[in-house]
Order: sequence, then structure tokens, then C-alpha cells
Amino acid sequence: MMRTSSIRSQDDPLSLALRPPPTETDSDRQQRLQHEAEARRISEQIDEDLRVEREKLRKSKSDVKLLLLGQAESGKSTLQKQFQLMYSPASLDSERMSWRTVVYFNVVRSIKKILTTLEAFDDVDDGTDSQSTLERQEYGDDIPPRAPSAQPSVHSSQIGVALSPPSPISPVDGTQPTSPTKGHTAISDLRRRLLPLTNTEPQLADRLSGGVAVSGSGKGEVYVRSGWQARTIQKGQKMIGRRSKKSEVGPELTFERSNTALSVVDADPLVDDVATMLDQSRDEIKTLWDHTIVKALIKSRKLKLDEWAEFFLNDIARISARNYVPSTDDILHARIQTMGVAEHIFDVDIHGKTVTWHLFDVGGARGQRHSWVPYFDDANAIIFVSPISAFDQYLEEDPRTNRIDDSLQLFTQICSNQLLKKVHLVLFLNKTDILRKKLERGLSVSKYILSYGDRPNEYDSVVQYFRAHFLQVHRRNNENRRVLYTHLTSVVDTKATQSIIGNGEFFLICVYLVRDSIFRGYLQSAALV
Ligand SMILES: Nc1nc2c(ncn2[C@@H]2O[C@H](COP(=O)(O)OP(=O)(O)OP(=O)(O)O)[C@@H](O)[C@H]2O)c(=O)[nH]1
Ligand SMILES: [Mg+2]
Repeated sequence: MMRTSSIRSQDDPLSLALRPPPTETDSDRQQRLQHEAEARRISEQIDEDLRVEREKLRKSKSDVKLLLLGQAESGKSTLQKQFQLMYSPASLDSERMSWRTVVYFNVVRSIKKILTTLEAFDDVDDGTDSQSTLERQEYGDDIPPRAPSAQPSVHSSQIGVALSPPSPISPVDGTQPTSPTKGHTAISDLRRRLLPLTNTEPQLADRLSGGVAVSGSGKGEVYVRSGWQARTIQKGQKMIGRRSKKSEVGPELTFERSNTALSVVDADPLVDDVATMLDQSRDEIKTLWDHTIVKALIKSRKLKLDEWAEFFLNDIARISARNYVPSTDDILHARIQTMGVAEHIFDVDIHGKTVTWHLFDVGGARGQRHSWVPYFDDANAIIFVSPISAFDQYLEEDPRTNRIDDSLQLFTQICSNQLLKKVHLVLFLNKTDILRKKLERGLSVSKYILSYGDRPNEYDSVVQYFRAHFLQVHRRNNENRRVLYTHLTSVVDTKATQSIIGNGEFFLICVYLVRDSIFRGYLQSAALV
């Protein structure tokens, strides 16, 4: 058999040394070629591994780590949803049905709160024409039972908050609600008919929290950990396997189930039962929500519902429809507390370069804040979210502390934290829509924030006052002379929020960070750093 000549140069000493011996047999040669091929394969694999590593390194250098910080209910998770909607809309779509559980939970809890408050007024309305205790109280001058938040403030405060929250105010315009009409559905009757629905509240809470109860949050909030969307569906699917024809929510239920609206993948027997109950109780819920007594109690602030309750109850006909699918607006308004820290990853294209954003959405309640610190080390930017509508509210976890005051104290800690010295800071003064509504209703800022004095009780003046306090905190804790970007926001407003996160300084910060990393990479390769 003819031997092929070696590809190595005859003059190369290395080639000479490696040249096969003249006595090499055909089988030796076969073996040698195999070894050479294997060596080449390994070498190419190493090259490829190195290339992948280099690429990873290059990519990780353009990663941006962004923390969303602020007190509970300030709007961090809602802002995170806006990022998701903008940069990863398909992922929001894929979890859309799991938000049904949260919306139902929000609705059921609000109904329960209304009924419990009415009960606190010793509702003895038996459906006859005689006036109930509740009605007599409502139309008389009695001061209602005080909410737990109405305690004196004993904490040192950043701004002069009222030492004691003012007692619930009377209807602002001074008018008395009209008398309940004859034949108006009795509240006790509504309560009885809505009982099976309100009984589902603990089970919905359990479904969302995965059975984890967190103590120390005033109104028994339900917390969710990252990944709850998938978990609620998985749990629901397990239930399908175990389920007999009997309803999961108890033997007292007689509602029929119909599965017409949901795909098998999204079906959860509990949620499905609640959907059926909502569908069949729609008229009762609407009657309760439109009841003159309920409206009067809300107006006089004797009944304080969560901010999102109105959004869902106003639209109960749509939400209680059997084929209800949460809209994006519903998802943005749905409320569930974050537990710990949840990371969300988005790829953002900037001038043809992909920048990976790592968004860390944290739980903002006081008991959750210790979990933030491990994320401070390598953070690039922070969006601090403060709800400036909350001047008349007190912390659930500490009813003595005014929420604006807590937010300013928290912002001081963030601005002065040594680990965060070089981090870009963005401030969202959020819930401006709610602030506007409160001021329009005549709620007086100086009643809660003493230092507001006799400034005009108008939107521009209030906003300017709060903004000045945040800017002052920043100025006093700014040894590194970093810029503070400030926005007035309502993060449930998709168009306005996306124009900020899509075009504003996020883009600039991103570009800055990317440039910075490229520059550093250049210096490193030139061995200058
Ligand atoms: N109207 C209105 N509602 C808002 C706004 N921002 C947030 N919300 C609502 O306020 C509630 C609380 O918002 P979240 O985003 O859950 O608050 P959070 O800061 O994540 O709270 P934690 O997870 O407890 O720390 C939700 O029902 C939101 O829909 C806003 O600007 N306007
Ligand atoms: Mg949250």
C-alpha cells in the first residue's frame, strides 16, 4: 500500500522528531492517525470551551443589576410587571391565568372586609322595614370603631407627621347620605348568601402562599415567593387527580361546576369553584357594593378598603363572568405581597448590543428588609419607589409610623449605605393618580403631615413638598456627588411608565454601564488595570 507523505515540512526539526518511524506498519499507522484525530478533537473542544467562556464573560460584563426598593405596597412588583410587559410580554401571557387566583382573592377579601365592617356596627337588620342599628349609627353622629392604625406616633420623624392620626373624618362636603330606601336588600340576607364565597378566602390564601404563613403583617397579608405562578397551577393540577365530584370548598356548597372556560392546563378546582360562585353571586356582590350604607361608610372613611378593591368591585360583572381571563390592567392592579427577593431577567437591545437586565423585586415590609442586603454588593442601579399618596396611611407592620415618614427614613438608609455608594439612583414618587383623587376628595395633607402647614392643599404644591424632602435626604447623603433621577409616576399607567423605562435615563444608565464595561475590558486587555 502506498504511503501518503506527511503534511509536515521535511525541514522542520519538530516534524522530523514526530515523523513516524520507517518501520511503521499499517496497523501502527491506523492507530497513530486515530490518536492524532482524537488529540485534534480535544484541542478543538478546548478552543470552543474557551470561546464560550470568553463570550459568557463578555456578556456578563454588560449585565445590569437593578434593585427595586421601597416599602410594602409602594408599587415595586407592579413596576416589575411593566418591565416584563415591555421586554418579555410572552412570559406575562403565559402566567396570565394564574393571576385569576390573585384577582379572586382580592375580590373575596374585599367582600369579606365590607361584611365584617358592617358586622362591627352590630348589624341587626333582619330584612324588615325597621331601621337597623347600623343604619341608625350611620345616619347618627357616632364615631365608628377605630382602625388599629389609629395609634399615636411615638417615633422620631423626618417630617412633622401628626403625633396622632386624626380621627376618621366626616363626609367632606358635609352632606348626609340619603336614607336607605324601603325594600333595599337586607345586608344580613346578602351576608348569608355570600357566605360560601367569603369562606373560600383562607383556601385561596393558602393556594397563593403555598401554605407559608408570615407573622407580623398587620392585616394577615398573604405573601408569595418567586415562582408562585407555576406552583399554583401545579397544585391545582394535583387536586384534579384527587378530586371527587364533591366540591373542594366544603360540603355546604351547592354550586354547579362548569369547566367550559378553562383549558385543562390552567384548571384548578378551587379557583374553578370560586369562579362558579362569583358567577352565581354576581347580583349579590353588585347589590352589596352599590348599597347606600356601604357607599356612605366609604365616604365617611369608616370603611377603609384596600386601594385595589374599588378597581375590581367596580368591574365585578366582567370579573365574575364564567370565562374570565385577567386583562393586563387586572394583572397590574392585582395585589399580592412579595416575600424575600425575586429575580427577573430580561434581554434589552441597545445599539445592537444585548444587555441583560437582572431585576430584583424585593418584599418591602419591615420584616422583609433584611433580605435585601446580600444584593447590594454588585448592584448597578436602584429604583426607589415611594407612594406619595400615602400621607394619610400608617404601616401595617407598625401602625404608629406614617408611611411617608417610613419611606423617607428608608430612603435615608439607602442613600447613606456604604455598599451602595456607587450605585445609580432613580426615584419614583409613585401613586400620583391616587394622590390626585385624595386631594380632589378634600383630604387634608396638613392633618397628617403637620409640617405641611398652611400650604395649598393642591396636587402641585403637595408633590413639590414631598419631592423637596426626598431631594434633601439625597443631598445630605451624597458624598459621591451622584445624580438622582426623579419621576412622578403612576406605575399602573402602562403608556406613561413604559415611556419612562423605555426611553429615559434607564437607557442612559444602561448605555453608560455598557460603555463603562467595554472601556474596562479595553484597559484590562491593555494590562492597564
Ligand atoms: N392606582 C395605583 N395603584 C398602584 C400604583 N402602584 C401600585 N399600585 C397598586 O398598589 C398595590 C401594591 O403594589 P405592589 O406593586 O404589589 O407593591 P410592592 O411594593 O411590590 O409591595 P411588597 O411586595 O409588599 O413590597 C397593587 O394593587 C398595585 O396595583 C399606582 O401608581 N397607582
Ligand atoms: Mg411586591
